[in-house]
Amino acid sequence: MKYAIGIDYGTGSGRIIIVNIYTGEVISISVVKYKSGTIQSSLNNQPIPNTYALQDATDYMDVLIEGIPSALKQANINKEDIVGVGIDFTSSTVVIADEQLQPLSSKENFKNNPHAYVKLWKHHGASKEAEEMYDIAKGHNHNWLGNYGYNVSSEWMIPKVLELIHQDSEVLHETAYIMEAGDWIVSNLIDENVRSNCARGFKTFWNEEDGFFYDYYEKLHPNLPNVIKEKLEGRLVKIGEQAGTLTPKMSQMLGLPKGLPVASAIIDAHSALLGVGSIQKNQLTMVMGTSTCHLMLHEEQKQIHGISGSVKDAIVPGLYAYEAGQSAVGDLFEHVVHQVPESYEKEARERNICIHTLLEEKAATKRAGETGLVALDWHNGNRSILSNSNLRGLVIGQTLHTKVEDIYRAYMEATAFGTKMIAESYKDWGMQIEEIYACGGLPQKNALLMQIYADILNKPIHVSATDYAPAFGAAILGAVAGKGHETIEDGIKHMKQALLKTVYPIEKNVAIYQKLFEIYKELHDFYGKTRPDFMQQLKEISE
Ligand SMILES: Nc1ncnc2c1ncn2[C@@H]1O[C@H](COP(=O)(O)OP(=O)(O)O)[C@@H](O)[C@H]1O
Ligand SMILES: O=C(CO)[C@@H](O)[C@@H](O)COP(=O)(O)O
Repeated sequence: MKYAIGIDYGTGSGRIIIVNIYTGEVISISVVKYKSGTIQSSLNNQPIPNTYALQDATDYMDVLIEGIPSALKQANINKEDIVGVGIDFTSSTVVIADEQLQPLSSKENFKNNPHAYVKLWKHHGASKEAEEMYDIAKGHNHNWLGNYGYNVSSEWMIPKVLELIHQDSEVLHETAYIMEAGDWIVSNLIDENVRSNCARGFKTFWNEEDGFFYDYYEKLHPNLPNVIKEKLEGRLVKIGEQAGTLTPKMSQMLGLPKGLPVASAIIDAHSALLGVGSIQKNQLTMVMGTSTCHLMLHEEQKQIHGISGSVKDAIVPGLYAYEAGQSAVGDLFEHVVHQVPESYEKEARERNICIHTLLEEKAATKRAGETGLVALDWHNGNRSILSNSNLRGLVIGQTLHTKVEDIYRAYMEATAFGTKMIAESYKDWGMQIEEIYACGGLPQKNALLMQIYADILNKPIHVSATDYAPAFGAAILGAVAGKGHETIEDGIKHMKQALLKTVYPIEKNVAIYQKLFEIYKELHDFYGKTRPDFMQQLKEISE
């Protein structure tokens, strides 16, 4: 029997699975929550801007140190039968490290410095840098901005590097490596500075043909080209390739075979397509968790307004991977969970169910449209199709009878309307959507959510049976890196996970939601295009 390990680093935790590479059977699962979670509002009791979202990279190492021995113990297999390990990570989640790959935040003199910590993918401290980059990119003689959906997101790598250059020269001076967190994990495992084409292509202004866009970087800041050359370069390893092998120190620390092959890191949402097996063009895959990513594959590169980017070979060699997204989905539902009355908490405790399930149950008692609400799901900005992290949420139609579950339902509907906007942009630019898949940690947990998506998108939604689609994708890459399978396609054939169900649209709901979508689009265009300054002003007044 042969096995592979997949390690999925999400926003709140790391998930480790050991998988039979011939059957896709999960032998064991280990989940390790990040001890410091996401550091927001304050760091060690010192206030930090509300736009900051930081993490502590030592938590990522704990996932390996605690999670792998636990998964091996549960699996009770001969570890010599493990052929390889793959890692997927949220992105662009940026680690600041020294020559020994130690995170600067772990050093005594930097432990209270926010710029020494990981800038999580949803960190919006670099919005001014992103705006400046967009203005310069618009005027630059190039055509690559179209490959990024004609936008620059503050969630990407280069705005976060510029923020560091602008804000903290001392941290920058002590920094040897600025890395995607997935690359940082792989580089630690093999003790070499390697960089994956996946995150590099989507989150940094780079493509394999031209390399880094140094002529553009020079216009942004005189120091930026050198910072890129000195701190972001590294041996490129493409998706499907082996990055290297486990060092003796790591194999001893983790209890894994010496010289175990390690795959190049992949972005978490992109890895999910491998775990689900949705790698045909005309398939839209929604990877739904804290955020949602909307991914497609195509043999051509099209410049599609409002998506986050398109990169060749980023998921399946030979195909362009396309990504769009929404920065707050599970996070938005969690936001309501924290606002329920004590009576709801009491009821959930007594029934031993989570608040999400209680809210879903209460929200499901109403028919489509009965709340009388329409919301904008922009509580953490709008990633696609407006790419504006200064935008804010909105609910219209509230009355004195509006309940918290009505708001919960309105947000579920709003995230579906936002997905419809993305799907329409894909279709407007030549990407036909014939099938829709849903995976990630959300779809299996909330039946009402998936029915709302089927009704609003007016398409059947194929729901993956596993909560761990990204981890399965990482395991497939680990199996390929370790020659357990010759190609990614072979790995998918043997290891992809089954579907749980297909959710079909309900005709009467489709008609009601089409009316509500017209209102959503009016609100979207007014607050997102005609007067985005309203929400910008509210943000500035609040700071
Ligand atoms: N039953 C549920 N309904 C709606 N959202 C949920 C439910 N259970 C958990 N969530 C949300 O799912 C998100 C976690 O998604 P998951 O995919 O597990 O993690 P990650 O985003 O770290 O990969 C959290 O934001 C949480 O609020
Ligand atoms: O931005 C990307 C992918 O490009 C994701 O890593 C990011 O949205 C976070 O994903 P999760 O919601 O934590 O799974």
